[in-house]
Amino acid sequence: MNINLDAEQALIGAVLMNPDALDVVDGLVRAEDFSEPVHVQVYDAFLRARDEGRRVDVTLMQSVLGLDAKTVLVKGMTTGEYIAKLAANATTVLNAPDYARVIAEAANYRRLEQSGRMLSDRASQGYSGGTPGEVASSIITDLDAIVMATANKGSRRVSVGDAVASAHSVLLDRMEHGVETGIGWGVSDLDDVTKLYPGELTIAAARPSMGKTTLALSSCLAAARSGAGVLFVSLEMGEVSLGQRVLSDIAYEPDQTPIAYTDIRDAKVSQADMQRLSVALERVRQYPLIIEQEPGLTVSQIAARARAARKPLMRDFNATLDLLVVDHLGLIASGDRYAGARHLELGAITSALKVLAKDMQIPVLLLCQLSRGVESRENKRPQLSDLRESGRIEEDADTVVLLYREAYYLERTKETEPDKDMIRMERLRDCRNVLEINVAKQRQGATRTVEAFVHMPSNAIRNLARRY
Ligand SMILES: Nc1ncnc2c1ncn2[C@@H]1O[C@H](COP(=O)(O)OP(=O)(O)OP(=O)(O)O)[C@@H](O)[C@H]1O
Repeated sequence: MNINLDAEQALIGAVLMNPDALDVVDGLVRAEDFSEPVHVQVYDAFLRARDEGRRVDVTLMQSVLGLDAKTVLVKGMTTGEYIAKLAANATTVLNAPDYARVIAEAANYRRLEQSGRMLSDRASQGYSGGTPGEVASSIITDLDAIVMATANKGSRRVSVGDAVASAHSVLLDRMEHGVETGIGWGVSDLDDVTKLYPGELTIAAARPSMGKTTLALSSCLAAARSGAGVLFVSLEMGEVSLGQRVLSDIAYEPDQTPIAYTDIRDAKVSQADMQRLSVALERVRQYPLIIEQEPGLTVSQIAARARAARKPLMRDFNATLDLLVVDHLGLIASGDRYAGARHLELGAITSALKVLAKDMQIPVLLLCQLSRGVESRENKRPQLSDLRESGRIEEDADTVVLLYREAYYLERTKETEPDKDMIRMERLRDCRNVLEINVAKQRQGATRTVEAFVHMPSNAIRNLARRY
């Protein structure tokens, strides 16, 4: 049986003796990992009390259980007796992480058992259990959630001497083999401030039409051009639309008339431009960039696609998977677990993508559409706080970039007074091709706003300094 009541009692007892134990085991165990329902209830209440700044103690435990000390609670014991037993079994804070790991591991074994039973039940029901594809896909989703929950988990306790020795060996390795610089965005001004680093989750957030897809796709092309293997998961746009944008971007040259992707879509292309597009097509064929286009993928399915993409990248391009891009968070389908509680679901999605980045040691770039609230402000530049209403996006992200195009708003706000409208038109001329990229959060670096050149009709983003 994958149940370890002793470990559960030891951990809860440790928290009762010293509530700091909750912080020590943070991220190692969740309330739902406990097997005993009373423990689930108590541990959940402990966490909520800690987060709300309330006291975590015996009184809280009694009030949660809604029982007086004489009511029989677990295994014939009253609450009072049970609390005394917990205190007797309590482990010290130092041992708490070991017990937390044991509890989480037992929970994951139980989940595996349950998934196996469900697979066997549904498969034996034949078509009434779902098509073979549906049954397989549901089990993949469950198994993936377990992989995510167990990947790279746990803190390591090391002495400062060991930590410095590790840093020194990384330094020696980098002096010999060069620095791991991460994947660039294709805009060197932005690369100077931040890149897409292996093991990290980067969020690019903006209101619609600001250029999220443009930046992401343009960056994927730049990365693939330099030989990095890329998977672009599009939950929104079909492969033909994406292909039109790619062609337009690759064919973009500052000294030539741009070929808008809408013109490619509408077949409004001259013979000379057809030539340019053929050249672009030949070039892009060599790029190790795979586009996965399917609406309604869950985060587990995205993770499974990322793992599966490694094979064709190696086979067809001799490349590894070096970057995963997901367009966009709001379109990632909900799993069953948090049905109806979207903010919890969004939190689960961003933390799962963060775990995926760590587990596969690749950068993950997630696009995120901000809500209308941004537009109710005088200054419509997005801020980090605009992310807060959507789960734990901000906490999970290692880096957040916020995109803003002033031109988008200027194009839509004609002034009634001629003088004012003149000023608006002048300002629009100056900023028509400017994309502001605000690196608003970066765990390991500076925050700053950079400006990039953007030609929205061609999906092209380049350095502004060169003044295309
Ligand atoms: N020919 C054009 N002229 C002017 N603007 C254009 C043109 N073609 C596209 N755009 C602008 O580019 C936007 C699309 O850019 P992009 O897809 O990168 O935005 P996004 O931030 O990803 O938005 P969404 O969340 O709506 O997908 C259009 O909504 C439009 O504002």
